[in-house]
Amino acid sequence: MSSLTKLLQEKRKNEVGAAVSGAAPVRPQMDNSGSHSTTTVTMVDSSDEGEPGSVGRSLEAQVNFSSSFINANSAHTATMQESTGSLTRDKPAPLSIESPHTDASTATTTIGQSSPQAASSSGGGHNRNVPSLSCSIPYSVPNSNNGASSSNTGSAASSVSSSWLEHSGLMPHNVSAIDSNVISSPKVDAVEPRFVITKQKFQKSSMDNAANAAQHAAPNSSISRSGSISSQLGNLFFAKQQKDTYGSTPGKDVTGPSSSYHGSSIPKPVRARRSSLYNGSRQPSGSYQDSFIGSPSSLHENPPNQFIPRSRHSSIADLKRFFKKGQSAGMSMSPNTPPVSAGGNISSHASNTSSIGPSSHSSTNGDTIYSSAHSSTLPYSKRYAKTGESLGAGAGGSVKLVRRLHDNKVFAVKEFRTKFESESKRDYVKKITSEYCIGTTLRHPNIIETVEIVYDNNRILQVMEYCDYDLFAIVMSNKMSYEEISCCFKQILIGVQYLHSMGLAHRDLKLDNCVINRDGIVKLIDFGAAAVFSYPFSKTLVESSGIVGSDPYLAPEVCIFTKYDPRPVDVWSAAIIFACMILKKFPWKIPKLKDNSFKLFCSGRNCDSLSALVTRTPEPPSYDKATGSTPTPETTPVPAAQASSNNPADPENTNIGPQRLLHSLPEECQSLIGRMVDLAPACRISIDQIMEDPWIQSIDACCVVDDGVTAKVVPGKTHTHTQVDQSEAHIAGLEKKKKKQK
Ligand SMILES: Nc1ncnc2c1ncn2[C@@H]1O[C@H](COP(=O)(O)OP(=O)(O)OP(=O)(O)O)[C@@H](O)[C@H]1O
Repeated sequence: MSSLTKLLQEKRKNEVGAAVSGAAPVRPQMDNSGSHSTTTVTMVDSSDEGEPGSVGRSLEAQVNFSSSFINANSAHTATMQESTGSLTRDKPAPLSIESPHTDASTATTTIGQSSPQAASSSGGGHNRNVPSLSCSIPYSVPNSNNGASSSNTGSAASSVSSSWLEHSGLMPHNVSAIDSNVISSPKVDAVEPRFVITKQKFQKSSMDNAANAAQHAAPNSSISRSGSISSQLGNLFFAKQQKDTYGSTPGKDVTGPSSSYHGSSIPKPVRARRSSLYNGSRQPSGSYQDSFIGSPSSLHENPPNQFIPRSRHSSIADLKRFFKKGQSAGMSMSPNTPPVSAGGNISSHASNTSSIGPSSHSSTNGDTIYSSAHSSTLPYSKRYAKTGESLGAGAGGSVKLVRRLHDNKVFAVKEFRTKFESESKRDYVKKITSEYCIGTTLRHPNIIETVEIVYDNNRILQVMEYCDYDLFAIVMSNKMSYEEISCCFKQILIGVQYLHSMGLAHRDLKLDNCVINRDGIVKLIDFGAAAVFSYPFSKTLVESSGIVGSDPYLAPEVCIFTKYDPRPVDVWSAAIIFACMILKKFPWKIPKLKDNSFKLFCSGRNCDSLSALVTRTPEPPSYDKATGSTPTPETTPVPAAQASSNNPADPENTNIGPQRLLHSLPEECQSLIGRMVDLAPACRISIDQIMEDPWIQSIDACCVVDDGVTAKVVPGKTHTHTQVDQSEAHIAGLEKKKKKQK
């Protein structure tokens, strides 16, 4: 047992006092004041103790987060084991992952053909104040060749060819089986007019940006379509185009390679590849990193489907030049922020950047690449002081605390990691560019704000607003009330809804990637794995590819298919976050059948094949109308052929099927969470539908009200937010403490 676990146990002993009861479902209970409630917690998979693949056991052994949770809840385990009796008795017949088709080659085609257009899942009215670019794209059936992913026509066969479908009857060897080499880029038959860059278009774009900049006083006012991430990527591209196509700015470096992009061409979508940096120990092959206290590290691949200009000169210097071009073209990188002022660093350096490169003085002395505020002429090192405190580190870099000298305000600074030797320069630049674009584009109270991006001493630094706590640390404190959990969950969902409305999916939602400030406002961080799924004015879904994310939060389709719609993936991960907050443990280690907990969750559905479950498509709308009910995993009928299954549904048995997870959650949220963890992504509830759910609407969440001039926090009335000591408020602090105690 880790010392951290011991510590938490001790803490818990002090705090909890009486042991919580056994297998009964968790119910929120009002305390005396009537304003706060406590939540009792039940083990989901206590019956797995001792079984291979058991989440409880494996997490106990390998994941500190869960081991503490499991230990903290061990009393329930015993109770539950007794009350449920023999574990083997409840065990269903093994679930296979057979292809619905006996021949793999035909399976590919048939699945594509037989997957009807995912119809109504994202429909419905959207009375939201953010424009929805994506709501009209129905959730897609992975690898289907349907209209939703028409741009990918022709790619489905190759997508599936190396998937588990070939291994009829076998477990999905997802890591090795999904050979990213066969993933084909979306086929582009003709250049859409929106990609054709004319001088007029560019000038209009510049003017639009200037107009947007002028309106920056209302950062959270309605977000125009041109403010979408994709549009911003386009702006960057425009900026680059401008430079390359129309000649260099006078006085600027002209040594860069001449453009390979011409007005009529579009940047070729970068072929999805598993970045070498994440290949090794971070593969989701079941191995957890003992050394990492947090949730398993992300498996970031470069967002494969972003139309980021392919860098032909991929060094840091060139990246910088790339950024500078955008600025030198007089374009703000963000629609709601002003271009760096004339007195700002960019301009001041722009005048003497005849040699831009890591070795040049001007480029290594705190250049501001982007700033959301009026920039100072002083270099970064003269404006910020290091505090030495580390907040966390991961695949993308390390995050530290700094203090702004002129007002003593504290910020979090992410220093992007340097390029790994094994990593191609292109991959590296792509990753940084992606985070940069996203960081400078998104504006929402539930998304971390990027204050500036600086190039300093050959490092790229992202200065962000600082939030006092990681949600992970707060959950670890074991002090969260049910209302507080619900508030955090709703805020996460609002953040996700905003992202999706911008045509962007996060793809690495987890507790560690949610931070929370002292006012109880939750913010999503770490866009290193984010992917664009929709471009402005396009109803074409851009599928994502690659195993990206963190094992316990991964949606099953990510481990199964080479291409998938990233929106339902975010929805799934958000549900796992909620389950973790309630249960204080992961429901399973990884969503693969080799994980017994996940296997039991997939069982009891009148179906013997995971492939049939995952490729299920929504019932025709008339079904819902006729029954007047909302389909849930339990109520969704299975094909007649599956009626005589070895895994019959048994709603009474809380050890198998969706109820395995759901019965441990408060009753009011079971239906929604069930729809969020629908095994079939095409049937999974969309974020817009989630926001219309009565339970979600009833949650009293803290929020920020922005009248265009000032932003005011409106706290929830039913709860307060847990605050923990700063020494254990962040992942780095927890790690440090753990090491000290060893
Ligand atoms: N703005 C912030 N305020 C407070 N803490 C932060 C902030 N940004 C990051 N952190 C802390 O730093 C940690 C690492 O940040 P981030 O996830 O961006 O890095 P990463 O290298 O991409 O990590 P990962 O491997 O999980 O993807 C976070 O888990 C969080 O603890």
